Amino acid sequence: MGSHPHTRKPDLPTPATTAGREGLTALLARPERALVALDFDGTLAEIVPDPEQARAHPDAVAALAALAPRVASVAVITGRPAGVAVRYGGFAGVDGLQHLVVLGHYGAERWDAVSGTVQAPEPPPGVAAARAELPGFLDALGAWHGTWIEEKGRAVAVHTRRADDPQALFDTLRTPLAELAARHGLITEPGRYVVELRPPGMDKGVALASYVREVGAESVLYAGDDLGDLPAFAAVEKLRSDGVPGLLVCSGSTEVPELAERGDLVVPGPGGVVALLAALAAQ
Ligand SMILES: O=P(O)(O)OC[C@H]1O[C@H](O[C@H]2O[C@H](CO)[C@@H](O)[C@H](O)[C@H]2O)[C@H](O)[C@@H](O)[C@@H]1O
Repeated sequence: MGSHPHTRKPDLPTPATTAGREGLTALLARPERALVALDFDGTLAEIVPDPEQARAHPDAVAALAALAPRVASVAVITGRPAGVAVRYGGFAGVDGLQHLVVLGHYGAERWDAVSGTVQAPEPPPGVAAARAELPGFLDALGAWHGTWIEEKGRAVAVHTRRADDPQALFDTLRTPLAELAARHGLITEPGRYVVELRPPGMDKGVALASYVREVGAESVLYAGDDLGDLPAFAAVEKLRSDGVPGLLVCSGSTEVPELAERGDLVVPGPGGVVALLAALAAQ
């Protein structure tokens, strides 16, 4: 018997790995025990030249709102300050997202939809000191032209996407910025044509593993696109080795091939991630 065209569920893609297929099966078998965690830039939002213009994919909020009531929890885990991700994502006050959690600054900050507030520790003094040095530092390297400094509160980021040769400038800056960060008790977080100087002690893997425990999730889906998502990928791999099934989704791009190599499922950018979320909700 053929299904009616208006009731046919969208097809779910098949993960390329056995572990990924087990993760998806577990999620579909007991969605009410599953955690769905997602990165923001490059995963829920298309990459754009100006970081201040990044916004969630037009269908992202609807897909998340359809899925969230059917699973244990949906969380966004991002390098952005939590409040910025909430604003750029349009996540506040959405029917269906009453329990959304946004873990910002790689898990150092937390916004939850229930309270509508951000919990954020004070930035360590090294951030302001490194920020103050940056203009002269970049000038001395001949790298002032083409870079853009993003003020992030708990961190400061140097972007090269708008340079004539973003990759060359990124490569030039990476080591000197790591030295500058170290002098101020900070670490660097390299990303898509960006080097961030931020406090140590937290990453998306720590944030994800801790949130899995908090929720008591029995399966987890994590989707990301960038190097900063690799610790979360590693956390899912560790959970799998501990018996918690997981599915790793790579929001594919030509800029970060490392993620595609580690993902169970590679989808075509934020549009593909949103289609996957919608298909999961429809199941
Ligand atoms: O953890 P994420 O949510 O992926 O955030 C990582 C960084 O994303 C932002 O930069 C990236 O997106 C920009 C807007 O599309 C793009 O212009 C830039 O080249 C990308 O690197 C953000 O600006 C950073 O603060 C985040 O740490």
